[in-house]
Amino acid sequence: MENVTVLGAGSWGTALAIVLAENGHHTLLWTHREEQAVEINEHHTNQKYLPETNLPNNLVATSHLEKAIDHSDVVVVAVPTKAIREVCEKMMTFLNKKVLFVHVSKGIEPNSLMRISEMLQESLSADVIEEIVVLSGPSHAEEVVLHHPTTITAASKNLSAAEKVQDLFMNQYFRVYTTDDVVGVELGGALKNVIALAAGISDGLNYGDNAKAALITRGLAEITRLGVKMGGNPFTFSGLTGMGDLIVTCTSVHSRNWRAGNMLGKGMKLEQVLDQMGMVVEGVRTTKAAYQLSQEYKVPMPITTALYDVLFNDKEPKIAVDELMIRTKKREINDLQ
Ligand SMILES: NC(=O)C1=CN([C@@H]2O[C@H](COP(=O)(O)OP(=O)(O)OC[C@H]3O[C@@H](n4cnc5c(N)ncnc54)[C@H](OP(=O)(O)O)[C@@H]3O)[C@@H](O)[C@H]2O)C=CC1
Ligand SMILES: O=C(CO)COP(=O)(O)O
Repeated sequence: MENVTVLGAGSWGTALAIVLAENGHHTLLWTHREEQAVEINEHHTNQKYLPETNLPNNLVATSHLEKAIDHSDVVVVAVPTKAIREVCEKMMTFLNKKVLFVHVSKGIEPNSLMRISEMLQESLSADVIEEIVVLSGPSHAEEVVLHHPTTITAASKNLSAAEKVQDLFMNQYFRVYTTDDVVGVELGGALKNVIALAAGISDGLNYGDNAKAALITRGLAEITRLGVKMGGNPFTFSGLTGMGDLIVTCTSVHSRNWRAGNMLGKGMKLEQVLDQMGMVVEGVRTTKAAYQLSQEYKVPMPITTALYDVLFNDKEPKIAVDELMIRTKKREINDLQ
């Protein structure tokens, strides 16, 4: 059994820490809030993020980052994309060993246009990175903690690092595949949140199932177009971390991105929606990044562009949909290439 550290005690960090603890690993969960560490250690609950769940007794929490990192050579980074650099900067003040970093965040940084593994490489020194592995796929925390069957993919340029992560997490209800397509996996995981926001808007407008199927399918087309141009393997986008995660995020009531979109479609303003969510809605910042990437790579991404206008240029969702429908005529398959 291994020592493993998980950084970030939100829904996903806590659910993954539960998987690891249930697999018998000595798991230490770091939260930046002392009162949350006390709650987890004394009451074995995380009321804010997984209110219905009893945490295993062998799952220990700390609010002391240095102690958390000392505990282990395997560190799972499970904070939202916007917090990654801050947490890395804190770690760099004391890190003096090589660590296998597993990241599970689904975002792209606006302006720098970096994927998470690139952000980790930039904000951590090469001396402290043994390897970076991405763990991504259709996996809502709320279902993982119920032991509902879940499949996910560990991606690393170094397949033996991905296999190590596969062994750490895999169990009867949590099945882990491996791949070396880091670019495809990171892009699929981040960009599906953009389409899920759009699917939520469509449902908020009561546009029904035809419209949602169209958004999922044409959304996958534009994700794949950009992803392949950026170096991802085309097959990755029809796998778990592409189509799989796109389906779950566009259709599940657990999805924060879908729920946020749904409120926007019903007429709420973005700030109100984000206040009400109280949890990270990665797709908002990623829409900005995806729009910038579509310009930089000269890849048409009509759904992303429409959503960008709704979120950042105050366009009415209904008008954005009307404009998507009356674009110039296209051939379906040619347009996928
Ligand atoms: N939830 C899910 O089912 C899944 C989520 N993911 C991805 O995992 C990542 C994390 O998401 P999730 O756990 O759901 O998010 P949540 O909103 O549930 O939790 C975020 C956690 O990060 C903490 N946090 C925020 N900022 C900082 C900071 N600067 N320093 C330290 N901790 C911080 C929050 O603390 P505080 O409570 O103080 O705000 C909270 O504990 C996202 O990228 C998401 O896309 C991936 C797969 C599934
Ligand atoms: O990535 C996820 C499921 O695979 C979680 O999606 P949300 O952030 O929309 O809840």
